[in-house]
Amino acid sequence: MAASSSITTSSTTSKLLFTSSSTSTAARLLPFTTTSSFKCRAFHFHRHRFNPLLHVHVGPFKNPRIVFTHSTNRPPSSFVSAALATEASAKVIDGKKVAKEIRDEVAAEVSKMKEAIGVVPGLAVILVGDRKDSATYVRNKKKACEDVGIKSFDARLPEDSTEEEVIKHISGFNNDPAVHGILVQLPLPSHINEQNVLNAVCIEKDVDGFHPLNIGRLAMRGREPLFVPCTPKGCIELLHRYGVVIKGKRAVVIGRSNIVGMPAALLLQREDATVSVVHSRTKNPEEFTREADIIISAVGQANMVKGSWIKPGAVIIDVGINPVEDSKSPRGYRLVGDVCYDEAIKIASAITPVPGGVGPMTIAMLLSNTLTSAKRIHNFK
Ligand SMILES: Nc1nc(=O)c2c([nH]1)NC[C@@H]1CN(c3ccc(C(=O)N[C@@H](CCC(=O)O)C(=O)O)cc3)C=[N+]21
Repeated sequence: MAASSSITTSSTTSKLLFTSSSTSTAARLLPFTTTSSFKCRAFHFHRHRFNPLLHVHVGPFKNPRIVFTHSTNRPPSSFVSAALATEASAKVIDGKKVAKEIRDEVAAEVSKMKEAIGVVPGLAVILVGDRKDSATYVRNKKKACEDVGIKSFDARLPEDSTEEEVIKHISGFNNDPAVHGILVQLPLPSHINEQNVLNAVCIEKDVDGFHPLNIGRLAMRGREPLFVPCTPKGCIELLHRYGVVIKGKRAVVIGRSNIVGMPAALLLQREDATVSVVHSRTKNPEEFTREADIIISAVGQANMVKGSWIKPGAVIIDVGINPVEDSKSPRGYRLVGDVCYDEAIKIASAITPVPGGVGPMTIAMLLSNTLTSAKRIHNFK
């Protein structure tokens, strides 16, 4: 059967080398929410249309088990043959495909709104400096907006801009009725105080969900954030759409960044998981990770999580996007996750690939948050 239930301990006491700043990998984060009422408002359209045929059950099984929950009790035949043919292989969670579905749903809602009340949602992106990776992300976001009919606004400021100049642009967008979402591309140049800048975004337009008031509400029971950070929201959305049960499960989040790890842990807890957060000062992180039914890794260390860290049948969401040298690739590098994919796929019951996993979901969630914002501001249901 798939996972050998004996887990080797060996070679994997590697040190955790987390980067605590929000650079590189941390680089992919945006918000979504989990409490049922928020979720309903933001995403009711997907939840209705998506009818997962199978539930990947995680939990106390020795071996991964996939249980079909289709009403006829018959699994879709293509899936069944795939499952039989590749016993030792986890289901690949296709973030690219799900992100496309979400973008299509957003596009349909955007055109409905335009037709009904003549309002087009608008997203403003502020980019300070000329980091190549940031410029790429901003370009991709702009393109994604255009594809779904969201109007995009750009402010590109020079590397040596002052904090005041950045905040002046934010105020302009705060006061612009055509703008419903404001995203400040992170990381900012080091001379600029990130806190002051993020605090300046009005919370009604904080589609990244990074404003302390939105994070504070996310952390409190019975409160609802206006927006949930996009990357963690994308992780939870993938679990939902693949029918992964979260309630009552043990979840481990690896990494505690403000943009991914911390909000991901809060979201899992709101979904009734029992959550541990493993970080750079955790002793024996693999011991915690090995207990987890669900692992979300957001560290930025290529292949850090080995097969021996993984409980057979666990579901793995890999947020890391790490470049590693590869002379065979035209770019000279390729992207890998935090999790050693080749090992994990033999042990987990489901896993997100890198690329094509969480990354595309981040952008889809940003578009969805922007639509939600425009609807809320214009009281459009
Ligand atoms: N305020 C703010 N919000 C952000 O959401 C934010 C940010 N700052 N700073 C930078 C990071 C980075 N980020 C990514 C989004 C999508 C992919 C993505 O789609 N990646 C593709 C790979 C693309 C490739 O091949 O290069 C994938 O994983 O399949 C990656 C990274 C959002 N970020």
